[in-house]
Amino acid sequence: MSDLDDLALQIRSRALPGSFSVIVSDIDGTITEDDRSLSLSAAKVIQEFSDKIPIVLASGNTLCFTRAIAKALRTNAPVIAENGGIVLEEHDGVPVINNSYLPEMREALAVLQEHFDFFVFDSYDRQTDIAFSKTFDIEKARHVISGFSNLSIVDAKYAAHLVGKNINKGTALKQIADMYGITPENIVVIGDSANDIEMFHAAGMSFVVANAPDYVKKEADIVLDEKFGDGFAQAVLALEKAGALKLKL
Ligand SMILES: O=C(O)COP(=O)(O)O
Ligand SMILES: [Mg+2]
Repeated sequence: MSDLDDLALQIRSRALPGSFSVIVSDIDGTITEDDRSLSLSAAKVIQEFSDKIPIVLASGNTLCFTRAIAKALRTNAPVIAENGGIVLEEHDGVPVINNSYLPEMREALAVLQEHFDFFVFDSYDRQTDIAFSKTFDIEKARHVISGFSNLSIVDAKYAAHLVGKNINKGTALKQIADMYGITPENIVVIGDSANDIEMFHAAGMSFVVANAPDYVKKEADIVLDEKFGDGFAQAVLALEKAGALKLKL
């Protein structure tokens, strides 16, 4: 039996036929390679499936980056950016932006800057979350800003992010479910890092690519054999094989 057949069997034992009508995928580490270049195997699968099922990209990246990737891949579906702080339902629509914690985040950032040396990424472009280089001990940083009870630091592998309470890819996934008039149980997700854990828990089924750290693997339903974009492609092809996707004719 091929790996794909084996995975399809695992999926079939957990999900009824046609269970999932939306796929939500992380970008970095899931549809990109280790060097952050776009995975050709993931891109091929997205182009093959995007007419048949919405593929929503959910990223810690900025809205313009996430939207550009979605546009270039022709997903023609909503996007989640800045770890759930921004949801864009239609490509040319108005984004829903939750920036309620930004003033506190700026204060916390100033405290971090007093203690550590790091770069702030895309500061001209970010609207709801603050991303910075992982050039210092994140555990120490968490301790330094522990007085900010509404904020936390999440390690998204390629960057660390200051994020607000209850703003994450999981809460954004619920917005996406409402938009489609489905429940989060009808959504299947694929990811690689700690900033994907809330969406793993919110979705009907979750896959983690093989390059993820063990503490992230533990939080997903199914750990893929393949890494990066090959893992993403493996998940989508096995879901199709298992009959678990509700595909448009
Ligand atoms: O912005 C990051 O640090 C990681 O982005 P991702 O959520 O697409 O993996
Ligand atoms: Mg990622």
